[in-house]
Amino acid sequence: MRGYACRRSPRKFSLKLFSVVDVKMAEISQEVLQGLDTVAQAKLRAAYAAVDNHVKDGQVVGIGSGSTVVFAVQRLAQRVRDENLRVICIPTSFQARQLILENKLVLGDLNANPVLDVAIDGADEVSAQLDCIKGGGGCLLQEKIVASNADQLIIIADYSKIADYLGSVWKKGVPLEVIADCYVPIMRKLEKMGGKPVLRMAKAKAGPCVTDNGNFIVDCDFGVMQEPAKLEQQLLSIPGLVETGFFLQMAVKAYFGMQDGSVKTLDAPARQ
Ligand SMILES: O=C[C@H](O)[C@H](O)[C@H](O)COP(=O)(O)O
Repeated sequence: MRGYACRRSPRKFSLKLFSVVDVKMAEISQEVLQGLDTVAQAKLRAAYAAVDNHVKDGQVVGIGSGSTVVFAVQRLAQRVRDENLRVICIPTSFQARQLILENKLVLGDLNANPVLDVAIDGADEVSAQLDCIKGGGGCLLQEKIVASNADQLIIIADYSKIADYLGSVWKKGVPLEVIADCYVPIMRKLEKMGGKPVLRMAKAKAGPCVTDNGNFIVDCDFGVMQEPAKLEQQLLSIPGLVETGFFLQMAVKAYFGMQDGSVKTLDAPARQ
């Protein structure tokens, strides 16, 4: 077994690590929550809290991808209307671009707006160290580029994403964006590293899932990972492997919507 992996049973995540955020629940009307199941309501509450606490007038804001971000854009659009906020939105995917346009927000791009005040994005798994796995929706490359140009990356997620170590609750493997022409040799290398790679297939199209950048996604299970940084370095040294779904030491804060309707936050530990 490689040094980065640990297949012991994962410990439960300690909620003592969290500090409770007082979300003004009165502002979330029953009309908005109507028809949403418990998980979707948790996503919505986390998204609303993050937008309320981190977006200010005049900012350039990175818009992540996935189902939780839909609620963040909804809240941002509401605040732009109600408070006349001037905000430029930088998308992390085609989905994000559509959300920005559909909600009549101002669409920017990284070349016109290279410095972002904040990026708000979802995650597939968040560890106690605030390291994340992302890319369950195939959008990891642009998400990482946008996040790396933001002063702050804020993660929004429901309670099911919380884990002590990466790989404890997200069992689909680490999403890896790869050049289509060499996915087979890359998968062979991943197997030699001790991983279990699977080429992600499209759902409503024959053949593999093709990313917004024209690449393939390989999901690679490495078990529970105690040292993801070491593993990521090895992965990035494989030619043709464009980017990993590890977002390590990037986020400064995560908002988690909980089952009981509360929102809890996790701050990043002190980093060197
Ligand atoms: O590729 C997708 C992104 O990384 C998403 O942010 C991530 O999969 C979380 O998505 P959701 O908010 O739908 O759980």
